[in-house]
Amino acid sequence: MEKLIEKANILIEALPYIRKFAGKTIVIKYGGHAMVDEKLKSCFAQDITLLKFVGINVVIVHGGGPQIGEMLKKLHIDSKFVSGMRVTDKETMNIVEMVLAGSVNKEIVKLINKHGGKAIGLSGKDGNLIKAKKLLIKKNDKFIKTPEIIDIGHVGLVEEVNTSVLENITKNFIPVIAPVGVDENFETYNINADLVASSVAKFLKAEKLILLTDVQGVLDKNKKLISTIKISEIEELKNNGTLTGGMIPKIDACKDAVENGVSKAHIIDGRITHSVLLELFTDSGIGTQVIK
Ligand SMILES: Nc1ncnc2c1ncn2[C@@H]1O[C@H](COP(=O)(O)OP(=O)(O)O)[C@@H](O)[C@H]1O
Ligand SMILES: CC(=O)N[C@@H](CCC(=O)OP(=O)(O)O)C(=O)O
Repeated sequence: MEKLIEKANILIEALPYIRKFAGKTIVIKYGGHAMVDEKLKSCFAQDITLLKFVGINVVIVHGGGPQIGEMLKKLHIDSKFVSGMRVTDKETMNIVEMVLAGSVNKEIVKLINKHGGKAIGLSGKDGNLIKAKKLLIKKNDKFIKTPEIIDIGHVGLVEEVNTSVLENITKNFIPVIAPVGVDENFETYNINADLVASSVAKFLKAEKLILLTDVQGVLDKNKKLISTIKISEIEELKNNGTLTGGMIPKIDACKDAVENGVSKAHIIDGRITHSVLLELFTDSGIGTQVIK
């Protein structure tokens, strides 16, 4: 009997959080590196289904960097990154779209459906969901007066998110979004999934943005977890080399969301079983929170 009461107590502990988040929108980015283990994937799908059943409007944006990398390797196509973004020529764009909007998207949809959720897979092309614009990176070289512009191909930024599509879908379904967008000329763009997630959160005026990745959160130079980052501290963390590679678009995504009406953004460890529930339904949460 005691064990049963303990179970009831655990359920009741979640009550304040369920009350707080029911009816609110939470955008969760499921990173490619957090998608490697079958058990973890299944737990993630269970967490998402549970959130939906307790009345939270949950929206998933997924990545798939490692999965794209694997496919490009099989096809003997070289891939390189500039500022955490994959250089994407036309041929690479085709593969990126095939992997993201095809296999990766459908696998997440299948897993959620298997656990009783009702997921619908979309790319930014469906219902004109993501309007993109081409990304041009400025090369910061202090010896060059006019900054050089680097063109990395079909890499985009989000200009606009068609929220009405998502608002309709979330009434009954869980949208699962692949980070591919189109511009006004219907050119296709590969967009970093963290940036898509933050734009979706910002346009939907979401309560929270949660980014799942393969590290504890943001680590300092001694590899210790930084549990809270204020947006005013981000520039320094970039300049002193604490944040590098894939963490740069991630932190930029959090900053953009928090500056534009999302109350908190979190970078959490997707390698922990039920990490989403632990973040949402416990006092301390896990990982790094980014706040204003
Ligand atoms: N300060 C930092 N703290 C934690 N991770 C960092 C930091 N700076 C760079 N990284 C790197 O960022 C990676 C996460 O970004 P990324 O590989 O793009 O993940 P995902 O596929 O989940 O989006 C980590 O695995 C780590 O190698
Ligand atoms: C422009 C750019 O870099 N796009 C990413 C899109 C996938 C992604 O962001 O996946 P993760 O979240 O798993 O890293 C890429 O091609 O890898």
